Amino acid sequence: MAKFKRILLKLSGESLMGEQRYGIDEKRLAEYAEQIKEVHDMGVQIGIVIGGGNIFRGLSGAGKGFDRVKGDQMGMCATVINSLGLSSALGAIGVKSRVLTAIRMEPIGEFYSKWKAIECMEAGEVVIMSAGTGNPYFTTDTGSSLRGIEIEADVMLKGTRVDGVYTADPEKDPTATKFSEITYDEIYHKGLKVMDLTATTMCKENHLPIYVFNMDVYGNLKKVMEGENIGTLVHN
Ligand SMILES: Nc1ncnc2c1ncn2[C@@H]1O[C@H](COP(=O)(O)OP(=O)(O)O)[C@@H](O)[C@H]1O
Ligand SMILES: O=c1ccn([C@@H]2O[C@H](COP(=O)(O)OP(=O)(O)O)[C@@H](O)[C@H]2O)c(=O)[nH]1
Repeated sequence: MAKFKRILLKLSGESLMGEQRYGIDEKRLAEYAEQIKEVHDMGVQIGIVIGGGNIFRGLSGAGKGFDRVKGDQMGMCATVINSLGLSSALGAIGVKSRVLTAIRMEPIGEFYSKWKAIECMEAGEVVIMSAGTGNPYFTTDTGSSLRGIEIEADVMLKGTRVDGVYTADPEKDPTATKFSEITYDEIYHKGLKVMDLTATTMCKENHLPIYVFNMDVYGNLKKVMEGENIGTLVHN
């Protein structure tokens, strides 16, 4: 039995680069698709939000002279590209999926609505909700918390490249230690940067637990669904 019935899985755009410095690494994409198939086969309803940092980030674009709003729109388009890539990789291994977009762009994807997303998940399709929130000045972490709350997910799984929330950024501070669980307030008070605060606050206010884990280790998504504590649970 899977630990959760319906999940919102946030995948990092940046992780999709794999060993590359830009764009999509097909091997990493295929591994993500295989991991998703494993939990889909367990009967879990799956909603996915993917980032776009492997292609474009509005904030770094603004640092190079891009208009911030246009830069963010480029970032949102990047999430659509990644979503189409994942949908294609899922299709290649026999998993039906549907790309919904927060900005109208048929026929690339259908315009997002909560009802459409739930209907598709209940019919057994993996639903990929692209273009973040559809608005500039937000991130896909916030898009994930928003969609997770809307689709009434049991948990938001933040699949990233570290295995949980640490006392400091583990990629920079080797002495950082990992929390097995932590409250939303502690993240705020300790100034921990694993997820942006808008996303964390939305989850807190709407009682959506977050589970941070390393998605780049093959098999980890299934372990989470089997109840193995390999990451950090963020809750009230
Ligand atoms: N306290 C912390 N605990 C864990 N990770 C942290 C922390 N502070 C910063 N990070 C960094 O946050 C990154 C994950 O956040 P983010 O950049 O949003 O990733 P993603 O691209 O997966 O969405 C990790 O790769 C890690 O280096
Ligand atoms: O609701 C949203 C979601 C994303 N973005 C833009 O899309 C980029 C890519 O998303 P993100 O940086 O969250 O991706 P990740 O860190 O997961 O690769 C962001 O930098 C923003 O520029 C946005 O403007 N609004």
